[in-house]
Amino acid sequence: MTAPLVEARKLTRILDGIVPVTLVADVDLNLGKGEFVAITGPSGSGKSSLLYLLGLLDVPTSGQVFINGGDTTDLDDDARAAVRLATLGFVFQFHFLLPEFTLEQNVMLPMRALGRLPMAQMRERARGLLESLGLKDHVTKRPDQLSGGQRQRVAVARALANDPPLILADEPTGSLDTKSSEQVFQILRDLVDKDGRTVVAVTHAMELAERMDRRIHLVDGRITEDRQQVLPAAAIIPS
Ligand SMILES: Nc1ncnc2c1ncn2[C@@H]1O[C@H](COP(=O)(O)OP(=O)(O)OP(=O)(O)O)[C@@H](O)[C@H]1O
Repeated sequence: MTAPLVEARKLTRILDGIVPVTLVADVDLNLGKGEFVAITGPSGSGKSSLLYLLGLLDVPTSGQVFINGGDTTDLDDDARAAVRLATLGFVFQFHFLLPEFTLEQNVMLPMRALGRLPMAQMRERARGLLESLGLKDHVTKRPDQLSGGQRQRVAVARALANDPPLILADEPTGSLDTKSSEQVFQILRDLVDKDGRTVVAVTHAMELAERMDRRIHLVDGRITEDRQQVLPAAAIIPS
């Protein structure tokens, strides 16, 4: 049997301090290929903390994260960064694009960090991604020349730069108007349905969470509900 794309075992993150704060407690979780997963829960329930642990942006106090069956527990910072670059794409609530760079230069950044393609191919791929996200006419613009929704689409293009199987998104529509929010949601939906990627998104927007295939609910850093809402496309066997 193939290993899940991501597996968390007894994942726990406690912040040290005079009064230690438990951000994530004893989380067991498997994420497979082609899943579209919402992480929901009240403010402060540990949703972002869990996402950062799954995305190797933070280190657990105890427990393990396996990516493609490989234990990441003992990896040093460089090795963790290498796994992140090749396997994961991140989209945050705020786009974090570099203002002095053009859109295509922003999208090329993760490719340059991975260093697998010659420059001309990086540029071609960046343009292709921007074009596929409806930004064909903007590739040489800078982020401040775009709307909020357009900037978030650039952030999605950047997350896809190295063709990762997994996209982790923290409130990806949280700062967008309704129309842009729906566009970004549809883009994420297509990444699952058309490309077979796995998308995990933290969201407060219940109307979006309800349209995702699986919902994981957190309270006080613990999973209180893990519910399949729709079978993932990859699990439907054609007749
Ligand atoms: N660096 C930190 N120092 C102190 N407390 C922190 C830190 N990071 C997170 N916390 C606390 O840990 C808890 C979990 O935070 P986290 O951001 O993961 O929750 P969340 O569910 O994503 O919240 P929100 O929905 O408000 O974004 C919160 O109570 C938060 O205040």
